[in-house]
Amino acid sequence: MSMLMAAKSASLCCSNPSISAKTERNPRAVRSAAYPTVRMQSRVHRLIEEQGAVLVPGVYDALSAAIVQQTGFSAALISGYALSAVTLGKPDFGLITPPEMAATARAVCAAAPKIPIFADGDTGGGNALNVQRTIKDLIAAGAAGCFLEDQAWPKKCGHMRGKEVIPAEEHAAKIASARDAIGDSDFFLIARTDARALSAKTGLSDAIARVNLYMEAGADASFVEAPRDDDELKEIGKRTKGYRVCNMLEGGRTPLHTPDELKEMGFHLIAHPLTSLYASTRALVDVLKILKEKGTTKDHLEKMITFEEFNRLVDLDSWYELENKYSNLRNALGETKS
Ligand SMILES: C[C@@](O)(CC(=O)O)C(=O)O
Ligand SMILES: [Mg+2]
Repeated sequence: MSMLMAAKSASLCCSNPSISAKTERNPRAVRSAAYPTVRMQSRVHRLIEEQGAVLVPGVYDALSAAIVQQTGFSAALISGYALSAVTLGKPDFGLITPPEMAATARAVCAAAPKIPIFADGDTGGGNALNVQRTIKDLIAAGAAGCFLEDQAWPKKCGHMRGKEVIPAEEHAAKIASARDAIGDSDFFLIARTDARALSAKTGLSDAIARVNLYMEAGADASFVEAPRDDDELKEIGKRTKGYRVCNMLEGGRTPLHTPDELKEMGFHLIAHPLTSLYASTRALVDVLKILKEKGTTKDHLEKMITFEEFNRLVDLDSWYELENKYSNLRNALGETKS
């Protein structure tokens, strides 16, 4: 039985009347039978409702996440591109695995506990079954949501050439499977398509049709990767369902805009996945060049954070307080013993 036929028969035996009505109207719908009609509002839903458009910088480890939180952002995303760069020193070419992303999510969520953290789920690690493990691992790590994209494995960064996508129905089934894995958890599911890149002529309309199908399958938001100009951004804002993600990747295919401009075009989550990575890499390249050339940094200290600033960033004082607390306790216990 084809995926589409299976989806049709699943919709026919669906016990929820409002879901059945919807799927009968749209025979391509592949919404899972376990997908409730009224879903719990997640942290991310509430944030979007409060702010209209949420600016979401990329992070790649605990320190970058702590800096994003301390700077006052209200959400962050763990970029797969950046994780591949900092973990392996390699490009975003499908080299990072879901367990590596989940382990990073655990460290990032612990370092920035006050803000919701999105993880880059890439393709979900395989088929609809692999997706369930990936989603459950991210939820257990404390992530507030993730992207799941329809690229064929091994995937590439959405702004690189040479991408391929899996059939739309197959990805829709993966989205339905992710929704089942989420259950009642506070987790926001973003369905991404990379289909825009596949055809100059029909790429945009194919991408729009794909994300609309993924929304029917149970995603909370859609993400058309790498639109090429403002007309395409506006078209996506008008013709796609639900909340929308816009990816502001410096040097990528999409023109850069402010959150207000993108809100006006219909977007709700404004990702800046590589700003932190590119900025820290720029800083490293520049200061290490100086150190190599001059053998010292003594005339270039302004290129670095100071010892005091850094210690404040990692809250060194609180560690001295803890150290004191337990050494005082140890001393007090020693005194009562003698
Ligand atoms: C957002 C992204 O997936 C990059 C991309 O493919 O556009 C990331 O990994 O940061
Ligand atoms: Mg990615």
